[in-house]
Amino acid sequence: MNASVAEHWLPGDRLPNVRLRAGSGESMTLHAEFAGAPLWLATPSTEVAATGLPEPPPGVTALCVGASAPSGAPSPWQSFAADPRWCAALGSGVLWRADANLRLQERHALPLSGALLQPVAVAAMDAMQTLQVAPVLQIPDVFEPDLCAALIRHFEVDCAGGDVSAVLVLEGGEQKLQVDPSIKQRRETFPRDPAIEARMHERLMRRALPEISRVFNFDVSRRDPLKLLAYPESAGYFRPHRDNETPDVAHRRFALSVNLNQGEYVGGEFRYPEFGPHRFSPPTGAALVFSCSILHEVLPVERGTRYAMTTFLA
Ligand SMILES: O=C(O)CCC(=O)C(=O)O
Ligand SMILES: [Fe+2]
Repeated sequence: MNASVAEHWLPGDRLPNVRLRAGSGESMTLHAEFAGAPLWLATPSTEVAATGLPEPPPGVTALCVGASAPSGAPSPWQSFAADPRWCAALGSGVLWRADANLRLQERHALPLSGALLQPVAVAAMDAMQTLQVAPVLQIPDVFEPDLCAALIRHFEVDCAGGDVSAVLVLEGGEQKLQVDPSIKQRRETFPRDPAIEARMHERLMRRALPEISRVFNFDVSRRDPLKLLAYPESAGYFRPHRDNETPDVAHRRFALSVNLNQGEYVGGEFRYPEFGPHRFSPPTGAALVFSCSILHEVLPVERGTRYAMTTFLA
């Protein structure tokens, strides 16, 4: 079933992805660059209208778009040229508010007649309310406490604390592994003991896969190698990213992560910026499973070391 392409977008529609080109020639895509924070999107019909754009609240990304990059928008507005049909569907002379998942919320004619308030506030937790929450699955007790402790020992002793985690970068047409603290900082290793690996595999097969099949209606047929991770105090984090964005990992469907020592560190929670500010820190031995397509991050570890085991399923 194909979703039909709307000529005009309405509140509730998720903004389709588009390539954005800055006046400097720099180019990026809307979803890759700007998902995860609330957005103001303006299409001023004249340069004068662009100079009068209102100041966005802190934490809101403000983009001024047109078939050619509009000039005159005051800082912190960023101006981009985008596909003319995409711009036309927004309408001319308007300011859209979109949420952190790039879902359109409200359309206002420019110039604004009144001040726009802060982005739609996240409701306080109330036992009777359904809160907007990231589509993640938490499965308790996938690994027993003694297996978690054995994995930490294996990581620190048999695997000598692992290696600094690197990312794959393209340099002169060649793929290279490179440490990049602007993306992540942690240590990692593949397990070196076939017996311990077999025990993890068995636990995933009997406890995680049936739940994934039931909840997501997805039957796992392969997985990436299991990887042990350590996020040290003041030096462990993984900035917002998706897990299936480059051709070598495009096959991945779900990420699975098991916390090995929850409660022994502060920080290091998962957050899904497209789906609100909530933090996820499943108990020791529990698995957190989520689609590789959604933006996620591991917040900085402030005290202690967070240990985890992760893999990707397809
Ligand atoms: O820290 C983890 O458990 C997994 C972090 C993550 O998002 C990844 O490795 O892609
Ligand atoms: Fe990830």
